[in-house]
Amino acid sequence: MRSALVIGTGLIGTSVALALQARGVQVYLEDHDPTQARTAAALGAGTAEPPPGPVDLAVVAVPPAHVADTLAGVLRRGAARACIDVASVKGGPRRQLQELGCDLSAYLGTHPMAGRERSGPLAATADLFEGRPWVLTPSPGDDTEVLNLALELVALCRAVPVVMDADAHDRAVALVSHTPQLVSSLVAARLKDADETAVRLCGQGIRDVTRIAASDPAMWLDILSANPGPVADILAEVAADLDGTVRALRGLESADAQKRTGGTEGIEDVLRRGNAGRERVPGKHGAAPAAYEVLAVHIGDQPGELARIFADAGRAGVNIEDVRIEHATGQQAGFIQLTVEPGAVAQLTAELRERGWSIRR
Ligand SMILES: NC(=O)c1ccc[n+]([C@@H]2O[C@H](COP(=O)([O-])OP(=O)(O)OC[C@H]3O[C@@H](n4cnc5c(N)ncnc54)[C@H](O)[C@@H]3O)[C@@H](O)[C@H]2O)c1
Ligand SMILES: O=C(O)C(=O)C[C@]1(C(=O)O)C=C[C@@H](O)C=C1
Repeated sequence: MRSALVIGTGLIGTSVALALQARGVQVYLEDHDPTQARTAAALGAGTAEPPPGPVDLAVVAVPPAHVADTLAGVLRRGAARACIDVASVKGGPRRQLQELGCDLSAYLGTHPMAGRERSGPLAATADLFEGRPWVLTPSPGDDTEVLNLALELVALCRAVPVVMDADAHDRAVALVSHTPQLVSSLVAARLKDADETAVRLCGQGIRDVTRIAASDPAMWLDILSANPGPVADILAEVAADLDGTVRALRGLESADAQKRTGGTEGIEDVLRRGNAGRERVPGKHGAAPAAYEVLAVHIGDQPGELARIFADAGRAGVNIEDVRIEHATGQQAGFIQLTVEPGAVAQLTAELRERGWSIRR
């Protein structure tokens, strides 16, 4: 692939453009808000000038409600040899394009399973898609060249291609993305009018559960409007679980020993099913979940601390598999949680202690 046109230079479009540009593809940037395209260009994602002729691949990265119209425009003006979208829902855009009477032979619906709770080009990163699944939803009779260009894009973004039927995709993301977004919002919504004395106690647990509650409501309204049935089906199952959990908790409050036993069993069942579900979440690069260990190191909230600890871990010859920062409430400090192979824990602990780091196990 030599050239690409990215339409919609927000978080996802600019991240794609940065990855392509870094791998030698000439990227043209277009957005209905020219400031967004200029910002993306200033970040090194390509040029905000229009392409001189048809590009190899057009990537439509606009909000779901505008995907079909934008794609129809690209297909009609013959702006590219192949055209994909990256919207979080897949059944709707294809059906809308059919209704618009478009020739879909140059089109393929895709969805990268990577994102952030922030929007716009300034939140974009070239490595956003590395190791993440990127769903492709080809239909029988699709042009192989279009599929190959989409696969090349996925490879250039260092993502992992997953081929799925569009409606099966929409049911799957209802479970793993759309319902979790709503559940996160519902938990965070309890904090809106909560007493300050309670909010002040927020620890890592609620931060983990509510990170995505900071997402853009307009974007999510679009996504959920395009997939309401499958999400409602799963949320109804969650609601039934919630009813059962409330009954179990009421049982635990009861003076009746039998009800308390029933309550204990009910709560234990929820927690154990949660453990079992969590164990199924794939690990790094889509591999089977790995058994890593976490080393929590006390770290000051000041310039250079992260660079220093990563350099010290590097000197110990230890690969950091994942990293998370636990910020202490009301202090200029916190804990950095370094996820490493179990066999590396002893060496990393010794090395870091020798260099003056304080470790919590
Ligand atoms: N945010 C995520 O985590 C995520 C992950 C995967 C896929 N997606 C999908 O990617 C797409 C873009 O999401 P985002 O998070 O980058 O949003 P964003 O708000 O960061 O960016 C969207 C951009 O599209 C532009 N735009 C809107 N309407 C347009 C139009 N008609 N023509 C041209 N430009 C237009 C906006 O000005 C904005 O710059 C959506 O379809 C979304 O479902 C999002
Ligand atoms: O990590 C996040 O912030 C996301 O919300 C990313 C996430 C997801 O649910 O995994 C959100 C919506 C997209 O369609 C794809 C990815």
